[in-house]
Formats: sequence, structure tokens, C-alpha cells
Amino acid sequence: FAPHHRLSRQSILQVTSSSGSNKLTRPERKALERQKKQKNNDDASKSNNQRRKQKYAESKQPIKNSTTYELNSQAIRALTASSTPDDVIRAIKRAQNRHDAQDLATIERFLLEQTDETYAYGYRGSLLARLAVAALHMNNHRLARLALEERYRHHRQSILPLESAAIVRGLLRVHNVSDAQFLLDDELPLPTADEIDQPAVRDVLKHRALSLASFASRHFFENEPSLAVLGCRKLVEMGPMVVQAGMTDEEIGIPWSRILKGAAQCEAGRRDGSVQPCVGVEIDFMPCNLVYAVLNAINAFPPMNSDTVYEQLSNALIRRVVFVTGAVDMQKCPPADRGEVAFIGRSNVGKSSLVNMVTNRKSLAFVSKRPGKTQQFNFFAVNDKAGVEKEIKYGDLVEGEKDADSFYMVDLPGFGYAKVPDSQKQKWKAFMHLYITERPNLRVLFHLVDARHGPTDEDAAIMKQISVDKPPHVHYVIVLTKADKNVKGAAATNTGKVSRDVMKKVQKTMEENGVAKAPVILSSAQTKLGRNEIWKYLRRAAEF
Ligand SMILES: Nc1nc2c(ncn2[C@@H]2O[C@H](COP(=O)(O)OP(=O)(O)OP(=O)(O)O)[C@@H](O)[C@H]2O)c(=O)[nH]1
Ligand SMILES: [Mg+2]
Repeated sequence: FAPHHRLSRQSILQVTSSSGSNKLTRPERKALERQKKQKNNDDASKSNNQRRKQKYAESKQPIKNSTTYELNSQAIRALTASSTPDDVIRAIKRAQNRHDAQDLATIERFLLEQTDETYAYGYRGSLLARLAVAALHMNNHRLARLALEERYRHHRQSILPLESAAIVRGLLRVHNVSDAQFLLDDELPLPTADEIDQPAVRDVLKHRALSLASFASRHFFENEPSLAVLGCRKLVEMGPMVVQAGMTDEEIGIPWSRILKGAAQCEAGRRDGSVQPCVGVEIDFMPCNLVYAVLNAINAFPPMNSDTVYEQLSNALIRRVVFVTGAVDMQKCPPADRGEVAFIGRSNVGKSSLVNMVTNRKSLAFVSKRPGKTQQFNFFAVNDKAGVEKEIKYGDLVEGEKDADSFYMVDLPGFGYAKVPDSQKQKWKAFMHLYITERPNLRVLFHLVDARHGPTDEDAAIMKQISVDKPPHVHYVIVLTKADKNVKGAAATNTGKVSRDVMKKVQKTMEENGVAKAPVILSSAQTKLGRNEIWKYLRRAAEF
């Protein structure tokens, strides 16, 4: 709508308060819809011939006392008082598809002049919604506003979430963000805690989520990152309710892939300077990579298992990664100019495999069946200087800027490996102590523990050391690895688990060693379980 055509909050409230009380209630309405659907299904099963015969018979019925609204359409030649809602819908669709402004105006007159709220058992509200969507498509903002106001005035009780979502999409298409936002919160509101179990609420949640998804992806694709981030935040806010309502990812069907594509594209524009945060939208905090805003939403929603989505996530978050240096003491660590995460754990627990898994690289960190493979603190630079990654080598100084979401990942040598001489073990231990207490840019310390056996005595000792050494700015996270080995024939539906006994042991050891509050993530380098949880923490280093 042009600004002066806006549906102001006040005008909507005015028209709603005058709505009559003789409307059908939602259950009655639903029953009618079911009947109608059944009829449609029956119709669909009839042969074309039968249908044609029926149409012919219908056309012979006398038209009672009504104006005939002639259309250009060959299929629906005219609308009269005896036209069915299906006829009207078909006429609207055709007018929209052919951009037939004349027919749209005729349908407008038919719906707004010829019919009143009793037309088609109150189905008229849906027709008005459909008319508004078509009008928005054809940039007829006057008609869209009229249709929506009429819908509010007489059909507010029978508004369907599906229709509200279609109108929100239509409004977004014509950049009417304020009306889209208003409609979203007014017609697809967040349920209260005691409403969550009602079946009707699931439909509202679904269409609210889908509308917000459109909101986010549209603004990403249109290079308006602040609005898109706002949409993602609203998704984060409603995620727990969707989970509480027991809905699944398939049931809602959010197009995560599309949102991610938009976010990655918009982020690329932000990096090359062609995209600015949009003006006029107040947003207190912009993520260092817009894709993290989408990741937050994904993490707030019911779990999803789509390789494509995860692939997109890792490609967008970890665009480049290179081995920069192997350090054996604090002096050899690279400059602390960006955030850092480190992986510790006993030898062979799967540290190098985890680094490869989260970076979506096959052999970045050396993986070996033989324990003791990693012998130094290996630093990997993520999203470092663009375009020169091939030149970055051990000890070289390379020109260029690092990206805003750059960070280091450090793969530490495993402890507890018998074949390493004691003197070497003591050196590592001393280095580790200094590293944890003095590395200023360290943000997350992942402690990896085998999900089959739980913590060893050495794991317990590390926990104790960390509870003493860890500065407050370092997050300590326990990762249970190789969870796929606890399930027979790990598959997409069953990517890994941990036994109750091992979990008890983990918790007991954590409590005894002063790290009871640390988060525990279940993971598998094989099935990629836990990947998005781990990214949630990588973000803290990227956001440095
Ligand atoms: N099935 C399964 N095997 C894994 C997983 N993670 C690691 N492995 C295997 O465990 C072995 C050791 O993995 P690494 O990643 O080299 O372990 P590490 O902790 O880096 O070992 P060090 O470098 O010696 O400290 C390899 O044979 C991996 O293939 C997992 O999640 N699932
Ligand atoms: Mg290793």
C-alpha cells in the first residue's frame, strides 16, 4: 500500500468492533470446509465427461433475480448470485495469472456489491482474502485495502491461518513491511502457555513460522539484513512453543535452505561492501555473519535432518580454512587477533575428526587409527585472508584482511597416550595450563569424551584443572564423541546415542570436579550428529 493507504491499527480496530455476532463459529466453519473438501475430492474422481454434464445441468438453473457480472474469462464467463465460491476463486486466479485488471474490477464489484456476509456460508471471507492477494499481485493497493477491510469487518471470526500467511506474503512482495508485521502479530499471534495444546494453535504456529520464514528470506534476498535478522529473531522466539506443541520439522516445512541461501548471499554483499544495514530499522546487534542468525532459528526449532541444509550451513560459516602453524609453546602461537576455540581430550577420542566434521573438510586435521597422531598445538585459521589462502603457509607473513567472522580452531595433542615419553607429557601439561590461563582470545574449550565409555581418570583430572584454571571469558563444553558406535546401523533417523549409565557417570564426574554446569553435546563425526550445537559455540569465537 502507498503510505496513505495503510491499514492503520485504528482503522482495523474500528471495523472489527462492528463485526456481527451471527457468524459461523470456527468448528462450524471447519465442518463446512471438510464437507467442501470431500465434495472437491468426489468431483475430482468424476470423469471429465460427467463433470461437463453436471456443469451443463447447472448452467440451466434459472438465475434468480441477480445482476450478471460478465468476465473476459472463457472458463467462467460471468458471476451471478448462483456462482459458487469455487467459480469466484477460479475467476480471481485467472484474473491474477493473466493480469486482467478489468476482470479483477468486475470481481470486486460482484463481491463487494452483489454479495453480503451471508454469501456461501461465510466462505466470503476467504474469497476476500484471495481477492486481496490477487490485488496485491497486480499492484492494486486500493482494492487490496478494501477487500481486507471488508474481511475484517464481517469475517474476522472465520479467518484462516493459511489465508493470513498468503496475505502476509503478498504484502511483503509489495514491500509493505509495516502492514505485514501488523497482520502477522494480529492474525497469527503467539499462543499463551495454556493455549499451546489446542489443535487450532498448531495451524497458527505453522503459518506464523512460514510467514516469518518468508519475511526473513525475502529481506535477505533484497539485501535488507536488519529486517531479515528481525525475522530470524521472531523465529527464535517462537521456536520453543513449536517444540512444546510437539510439532515436527516436516509438519511445519520451513524452507531453511532458501533462507540460508539468502543469508549467505546477503552476507557476501556485506563483505564486499555492496550491502548496508537498512535504515530505519532498529536492531541492537548484527551478527558477524548473517548465517548465524539463521542458525539460531534452526536451533530453536524441532530437530531437522537435512544434509543439504547442513552442507549449506558449513559452507556459509566456514568458507575457507587453512593450517597456519603448529605450536609447542606459547611463543609459537599466532597473534591473538581473533577469537579461538580449542579441542582437548585423550588420544584417539576423535578431536581431529571433529575438527574435520565441523569444517566440512575430509582431511584438514590428520585422523589416524594409531593414537598419538597429533603432536603439537595445531592452529587452523577459519575465514582468513580472502583469495590468498593457498599462499598461507607455516611461518609466512601474508598480506590481506581477515573476514569479520574469522577465528582460530586449535587441535591439541591427546593426553593419556602411553608411548609418549613422560618428559613430553609434562611439557604438554605445562603448555596446556599456560594456554588455558593466558591465551587472551580463547573463547571455547571443547573437552571430548568417548560416548561409549564416559570419562577416564585423566578426563576427571582435566575437568578439575579446568575448574581451577578457566578464566570467566572461556566457555567450557563437554562433547561426547563417537555416539554412532552406540547404535546398530546408524542411519539418518538414528544418528547416535549415549547409554543412561555413561551419562550418569559423565554427570557424576562433572559434579565431583567442579564443572557440573558445563553443557554436554552428543556428537558423531560419522553421522555429523551435534554439528549445529557445536557451531553455536564456534560463533562465540567468530563474534570475538
Ligand atoms: N565411528 C566413529 N569413529 C570415529 C569418530 N570420531 C573419530 N573416529 C575414529 O577414531 C579414530 C581416532 O580419531 P582422531 O580424530 O584421529 O582422534 P584424535 O583425538 O585426534 O587422536 P590423537 O590425534 O591421537 O589425539 C579414527 O580411526 C577415527 O576414524 C566418530 O564420531 N565415529
Ligand atoms: Mg588428532
